[in-house]
Amino acid sequence: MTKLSVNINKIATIRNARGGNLPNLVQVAKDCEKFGAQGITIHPRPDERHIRYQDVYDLKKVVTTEFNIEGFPNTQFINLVLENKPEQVTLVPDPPGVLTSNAGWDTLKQKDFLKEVIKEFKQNNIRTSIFVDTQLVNIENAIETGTDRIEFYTGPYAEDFPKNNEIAIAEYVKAADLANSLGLEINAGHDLNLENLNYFKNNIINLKEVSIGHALICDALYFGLEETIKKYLSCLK
Ligand SMILES: CC(=O)[C@@H](O)[C@H](O)COP(=O)(O)O
Ligand SMILES: NCC(=O)COP(=O)(O)O
Repeated sequence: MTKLSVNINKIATIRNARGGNLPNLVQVAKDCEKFGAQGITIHPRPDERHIRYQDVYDLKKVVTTEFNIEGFPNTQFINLVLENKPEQVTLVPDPPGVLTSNAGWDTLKQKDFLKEVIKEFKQNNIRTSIFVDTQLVNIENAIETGTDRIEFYTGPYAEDFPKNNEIAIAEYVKAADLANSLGLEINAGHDLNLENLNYFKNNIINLKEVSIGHALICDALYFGLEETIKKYLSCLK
């Protein structure tokens, strides 16, 4: 089974546009769960342009499915995660101010840093996942960081999919085969949508979870949140 974790960053973006509490992020998280989402993902960034640090504490009190916090592991982020103890932390190598996540870790160069951070999260019983591209060297070195999972950065897949789906998926299949053979569990995310999700799921063996935000929230404008979540869940069957 592949779980759907709904990334609610965009809900916070809309809320922050007016300074009030509309839409109510906590209520949306609860509704995503009610409509069938199997997880809630957030990505607090240092500029708090969407998810604010306080949101993490507020969401922790209500999320009953899998809570996944993504971000660059600076001291503030590490403390935030340790104080909130989500089921999963996803480490992303984003420099501050980046528009959106656009690359995975260089797991060879950053191995010692990742090892240290991952050890601390695992000592606190928090499952770890690290954001990676499909280069085999990054998968080979991911296992040595001690991480439980990798999350494939699917931006390149989403970009190539409309041109040629077989070419788009090819490197992900090779990387997934290697990850599976090493015992690394696999998540995926970034720019997955109703067109490209089912093909990704069908071609990647043992895909544990996808986290989807941008396209899903855009689709909800047309279909409504409940119907949209059902559509994404049916792509994962
Ligand atoms: C880690 C990742 O893939 C990102 O998709 C991220 O969570 C999205 O962040 P923004 O919503 O800030 O673009
Ligand atoms: N980890 C990826 C994520 O949470 C959502 O990415 P996107 O669907 O907003 O591109």
